Amino acid sequence: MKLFTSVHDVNDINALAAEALELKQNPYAHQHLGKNKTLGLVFLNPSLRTRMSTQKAALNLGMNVMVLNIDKEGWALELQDGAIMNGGTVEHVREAAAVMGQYVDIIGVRSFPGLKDREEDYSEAIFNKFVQYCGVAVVSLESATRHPLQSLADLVTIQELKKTARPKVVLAWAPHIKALPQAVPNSFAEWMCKADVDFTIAHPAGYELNTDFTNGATITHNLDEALTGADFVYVKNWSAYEPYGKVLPGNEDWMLNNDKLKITNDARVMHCLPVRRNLELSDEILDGPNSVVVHEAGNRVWAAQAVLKQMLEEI
Ligand SMILES: NCCC[C@H](NC(=O)CCC(=O)O)C(=O)O
Ligand SMILES: NC(=O)OP(=O)(O)O
Repeated sequence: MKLFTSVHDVNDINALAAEALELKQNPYAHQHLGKNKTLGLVFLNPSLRTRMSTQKAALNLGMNVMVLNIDKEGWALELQDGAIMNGGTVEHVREAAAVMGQYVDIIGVRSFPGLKDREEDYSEAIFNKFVQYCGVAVVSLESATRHPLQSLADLVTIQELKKTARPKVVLAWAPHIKALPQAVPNSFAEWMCKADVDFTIAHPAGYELNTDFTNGATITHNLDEALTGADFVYVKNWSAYEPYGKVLPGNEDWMLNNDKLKITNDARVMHCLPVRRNLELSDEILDGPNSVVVHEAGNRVWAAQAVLKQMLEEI
């Protein structure tokens, strides 16, 4: 694997998830693969889990890791081609990415969408420039439209905790005060549509996702109907795709609580984190026995390690 940006870069998602669970049992078995190899992690936006779990995964594989918070510690980066750089930006991504590629064997990049220009965000303009100019293998640490390391960790978590061969998995929209990207729900939907699960997406009218990501999912505006018999509820806010990047008024009653959980099949509750308590998810759920959000975050290590291992095997 030279590129990990979406489910489409993976031959067999079940085999990759199984490999992640094997690595969880035996984390240090492949240290020879990473010897004298370096991972560079480049952040244009904040991160806790992706940063630490991907570093830990690389260390488990015997790699060295360098982290650059380029938004805060790098030269102000120019992302537009053809720009006359007589303003605040100092260095073009063409040079910055190419230079980083001289120092590392694999680069991870995090770049969120601006949520202003849908065409630009969905073209993955920024992420693709890193891929184009760095000249080494690239792993997405969450781009404008997808978060594949998260989705793989989510699949691993479902495979690990499921009690039936084909569990019912519900992606449930939750309220938020800010406009958040569609990357996590797009990506989760695209992975679940390929997984051996019965997959439903529930959201209020107006929060339809881009259908490129939801082909094969059952989609409803009725949360109770979706939750009925659910084995896993994946809670996440996202802003509207149309009108792009907007928060629509109302829908506060979509927050999951113990009353709503009763409709489910004693569902495990998932969230990628960070989560705003009592806005997106209630204290009673997060502190209760059905929440697996910390376990899920723990699985981020094994997901990242499975991907890095496959990349190292081809270097
Ligand atoms: N990487 C995990 C999620 C990142 C991002 N959440 C956020 O920006 C939360 C910000 C806030 O709650 O203010 C998202 O939803 O895509
Ligand atoms: N879930 C996730 O990607 O978390 P961070 O944004 O903290 O990396």
